[in-house]
Amino acid sequence: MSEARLVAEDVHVKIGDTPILHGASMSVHAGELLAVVGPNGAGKSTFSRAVSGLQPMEQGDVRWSGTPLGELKGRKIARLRAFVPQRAPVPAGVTVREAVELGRSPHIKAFQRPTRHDHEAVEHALERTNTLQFADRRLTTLSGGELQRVQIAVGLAQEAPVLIADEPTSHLDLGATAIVARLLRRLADDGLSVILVVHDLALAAAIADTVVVMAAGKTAATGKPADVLTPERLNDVWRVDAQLDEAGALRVNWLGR
Ligand SMILES: Nc1ncnc2c1ncn2[C@@H]1O[C@H](COP(=O)(O)OP(=O)(O)OP(=O)(O)O)[C@@H](O)[C@H]1O
Repeated sequence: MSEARLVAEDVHVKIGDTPILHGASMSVHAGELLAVVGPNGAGKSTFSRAVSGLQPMEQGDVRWSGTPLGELKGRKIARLRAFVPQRAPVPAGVTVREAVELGRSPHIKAFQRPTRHDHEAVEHALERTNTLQFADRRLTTLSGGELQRVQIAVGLAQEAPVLIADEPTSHLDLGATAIVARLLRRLADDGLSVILVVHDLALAAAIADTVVVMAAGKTAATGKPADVLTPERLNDVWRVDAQLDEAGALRVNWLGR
């Protein structure tokens, strides 16, 4: 396999005096879609923010393409990973194209004009996310699904080899969820490394190469969806009677009868 673009080992995070993460690990390679799953409060967002350099760590070894996270400040880390947050701000008056142009800021020096390549990167990000059609509309006029694709476009314009998306489908209907899921899978197939924090286990099982299960601040398991999302683990971690069937669909005994 190619060299890992991200290796995070034994990450510990405290917020105030409260231990939030105590032993979380993951790695991602080129073209890999990795889903981070786990119950509410398991530490998925904190972990994705910590490896991204957005949340201080107590302890842990995080390397981006071999370089320790501590040596990657500002533009350097922004060129290695794009982070699409769960709730990105939606400033009034800003158009889709202007928002996506902001994704280029790690590449544009102060007082420098955007280059032809900067414009091309913005157009390419708009095309890949199928948002070019409303590029001149204001963010505030978009539906939830459209807005989520724009947030991914902002990340893509950054042209980082790893895209981390925290719950990009959490407020979307089934159709919009499928559009985002296919988009993320296509991006990984084209060589991007995608780390997706997600609650929907059926979705994770369908599109991810690798699933990382987090429980109570630790990574409890890592592997292929079918190997990791076993009935025993679904019961241990989520307390549900459920299983992935042979077609990869998640069957849940909702009423526990
Ligand atoms: N700023 C903070 N101050 C105190 N506790 C926090 C803070 N941020 C997160 N936590 C706690 O850390 C734990 C992990 O939170 P985190 O958001 O990482 O979990 P998660 O797995 O992403 O949860 P969810 O699926 O509900 O989004 C939770 O118990 C949360 O309350």
